[in-house]
Amino acid sequence: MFSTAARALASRSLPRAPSILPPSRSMLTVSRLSPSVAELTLDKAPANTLSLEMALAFSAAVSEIEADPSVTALLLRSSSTKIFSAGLDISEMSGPEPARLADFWRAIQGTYLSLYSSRLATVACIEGHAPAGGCLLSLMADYRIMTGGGPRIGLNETALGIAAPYWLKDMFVETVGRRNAELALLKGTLFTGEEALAVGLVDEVLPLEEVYPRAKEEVLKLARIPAKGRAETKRLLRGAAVDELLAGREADVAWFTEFVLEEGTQKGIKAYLDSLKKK
Ligand SMILES: CCCCC/C=C\C/C=C\CC/C=C/CC(=O)SCCNC(=O)CCNC(=O)[C@H](O)C(C)(C)COP(=O)(O)OP(=O)(O)OC[C@H]1O[C@@H](n2cnc3c(N)ncnc32)[C@H](O)[C@@H]1OP(=O)(O)O
Repeated sequence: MFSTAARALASRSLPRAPSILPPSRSMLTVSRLSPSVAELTLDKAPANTLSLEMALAFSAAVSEIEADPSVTALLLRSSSTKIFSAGLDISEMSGPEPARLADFWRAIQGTYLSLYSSRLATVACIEGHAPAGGCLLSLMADYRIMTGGGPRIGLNETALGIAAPYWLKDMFVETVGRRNAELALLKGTLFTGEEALAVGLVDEVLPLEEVYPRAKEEVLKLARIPAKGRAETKRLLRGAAVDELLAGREADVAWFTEFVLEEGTQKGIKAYLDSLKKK
């Protein structure tokens, strides 16, 4: 955890409108791999998309796991071996009610603030596709293990006619380096596991049947690293990025909502949603 003050600030900014449903836990499961290691499984068929409720449930689950002092590490995975997460739920952005759209973006920011700033050692087990917001979820982890061959990972926003928010772009740049990031972001590249490994977007690539066993092995190993030193090191590495979003959270909400509500953007979103449904 970064600091009590930063956490309090983060939670104060979370949506409080009465229209927001309480986080549903049916989209996620939390279990224990060992007394000190939790496993968080995304379980929202068909594509683990991040709707408002899913994003709130995700942050709430991470916060709950963090609140247990006996837990030192977390494995993030999907119940589907085909799709880790297909990213933001595009239907949230199609013909949206403006207040819900703003709450949706605050909740997406909240997923980032909860996991990227986590005191826990975190491993993402990426067995299936992880485009855009799916890549975001995996980038927040400390270590990524992905299936080779079929699934794709990356930030494809540009190819969809949109841009990744600055805090997601920054996390990507931090991970793959400036030049690799420019090349990939400007084209909206989705990488195979092998390509992702070559640019440093993932740390290991394995055949599907080996990904989860290896991810478990790694998270159990990371759980043994002294917790205090690791948490402070993460704060030193990531604190400034997290603080920047905390300070500019509402400006980021305004950027997102204005962009999404524009007529041209709405036409693009509807066409993309229809193309996904017609597949
Ligand atoms: C132009 C749209 C952008 C809108 C944003 C606008 C402005 C925002 C400004 C800044 C924010 C920038 C941040 C954006 C981050 C994002 O995450 S945007 C979302 C990007 N995600 C994608 O492009 C992935 C789309 N999905 C796929 O490519 C494929 O589904 C897949 C992951 C490769 C898996 O393929 P597969 O064949 O196995 O499955 P299906 O395609 O049949 O999907 C199953 C089912 O799920 C529905 N679905 C898939 N993805 C989404 C999604 N992101 N949102 C909503 N619904 C999704 C799909 O329609 C199928 O539904 P069904 O037909 O009813 O079964």
